[in-house]
Amino acid sequence: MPKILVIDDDPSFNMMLTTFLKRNEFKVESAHSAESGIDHLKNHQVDLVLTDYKLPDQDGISVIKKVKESYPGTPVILMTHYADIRTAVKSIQIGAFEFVTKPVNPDELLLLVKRALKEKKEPVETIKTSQGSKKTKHKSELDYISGESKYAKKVYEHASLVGPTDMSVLILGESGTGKEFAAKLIYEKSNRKGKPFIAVDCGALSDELAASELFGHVKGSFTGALQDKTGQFEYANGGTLFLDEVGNLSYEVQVKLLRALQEKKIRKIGSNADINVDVRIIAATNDNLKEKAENGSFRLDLYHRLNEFSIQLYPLRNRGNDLFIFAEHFLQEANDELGKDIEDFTEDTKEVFKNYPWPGNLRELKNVIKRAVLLCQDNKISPEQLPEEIKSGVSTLVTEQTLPSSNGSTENSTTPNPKDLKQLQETSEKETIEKVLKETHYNKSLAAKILNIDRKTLYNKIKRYEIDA
Ligand SMILES: Nc1ncnc2c1ncn2[C@@H]1O[C@H](COP(=O)(O)OP(=O)(O)OP(=O)(O)O)[C@@H](O)[C@H]1O
Repeated sequence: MPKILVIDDDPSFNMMLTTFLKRNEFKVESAHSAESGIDHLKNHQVDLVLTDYKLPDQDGISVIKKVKESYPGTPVILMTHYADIRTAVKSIQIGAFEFVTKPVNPDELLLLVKRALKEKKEPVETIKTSQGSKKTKHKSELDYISGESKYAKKVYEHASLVGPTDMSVLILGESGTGKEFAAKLIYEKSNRKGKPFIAVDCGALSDELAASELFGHVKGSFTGALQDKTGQFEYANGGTLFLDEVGNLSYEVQVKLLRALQEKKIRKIGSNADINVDVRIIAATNDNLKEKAENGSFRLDLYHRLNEFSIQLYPLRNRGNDLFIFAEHFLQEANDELGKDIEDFTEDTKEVFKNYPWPGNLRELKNVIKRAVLLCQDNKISPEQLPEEIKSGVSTLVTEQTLPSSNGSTENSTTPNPKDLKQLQETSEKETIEKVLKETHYNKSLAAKILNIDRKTLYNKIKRYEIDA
């Protein structure tokens, strides 16, 4: 049973929250000041910390700092009455998982707690193909679907060719096109199979934490580095390190990464000793990294070092019939997971699928199908079980292409219409995203947290609204 520490000096709120969480099958400990909370952590293993911002001795920001320095794997959620953007930005910058504003909505908090605990378990995934547990073994048996399009065949062929070499590979593709899956395929085809496969989401690491996460640190190297930390490079020694969203790394970390790749040596923060590492790097990005390297916002030498071989993944909307091969696969996966036995999709559903542009690619398709399987009471999935935006994806296309205006001509869909709720909503969404991006100095991970959407959704929206980010 996961253990949560609640730090809040308001006794009745603390008790109410504790009771609520206990009723939802969590083990809960409570503390009423920052100091007693931190003391508690010294002697008790805790899976998640929920802390108030305004505490009698210190504020929630210093609690987050202390937890992140000493127990970096423990997620912290900040609860605050003071929903000003600076506190939110600060809390996320120093590593809070999320912040919530008081009064807290119990259902929302519960979802957040579950998400934090889930991500805590899976921030970094290690595949062991040796005699692992069933779960570990299953993960190593990559259920990779190739597809039939010429793009899909090329990706599979290239992954199979580059796999057994030790070349660095850069995987390019929109969000959700299967970059991590392709990285695992390369790993499975390599001589390093059976050694660690470590995935690090560089987009989720703050600048301060990235170097320590990748290379480790020694005790005392910065305020609050209370114990030595092993970095992911060392954990991946002998195996493969997958750096997702590599374009997000700061210049300083890029320098260290380049050294690690060229000299096969790393140095923990605060240490003078080199550690020899033998790590194969597979990196991925949905940025235009080449352009970033050419205009100086990503180191050109590092770009070339990462890009010894590149694999381009194509958007689902360009992959023709692959869409249905994946739909079939995700249907079976969802059936297994949810204990259902849905046989197929109706023809109408297939038509909707065909017409929707799938900006979130395979991930979006997988989620849509899982939801539909859950809702479906029949033996075939019909359009009623699909979210509105998927269905309206079709109607938008129809409107753009065929709706006649009052004078009989085909109306230009980009003409603003003050009565078009969808258009108004989109304009306001675009403006909010632009504002938050500006406020966070275009830190997309942070902006996504503040906007309460995941990073991938933010990337999709930036692309869709053509926001300069
Ligand atoms: N070839 C494949 N066969 C089966 N399932 C796949 C394949 N590729 C991707 N998927 C599924 O699609 C989902 C998205 O894949 P993945 O996480 O690899 O995408 P990504 O491009 O790395 O996404 P992001 O850019 O958001 O990091 C995963 O849940 C995975 O299960």
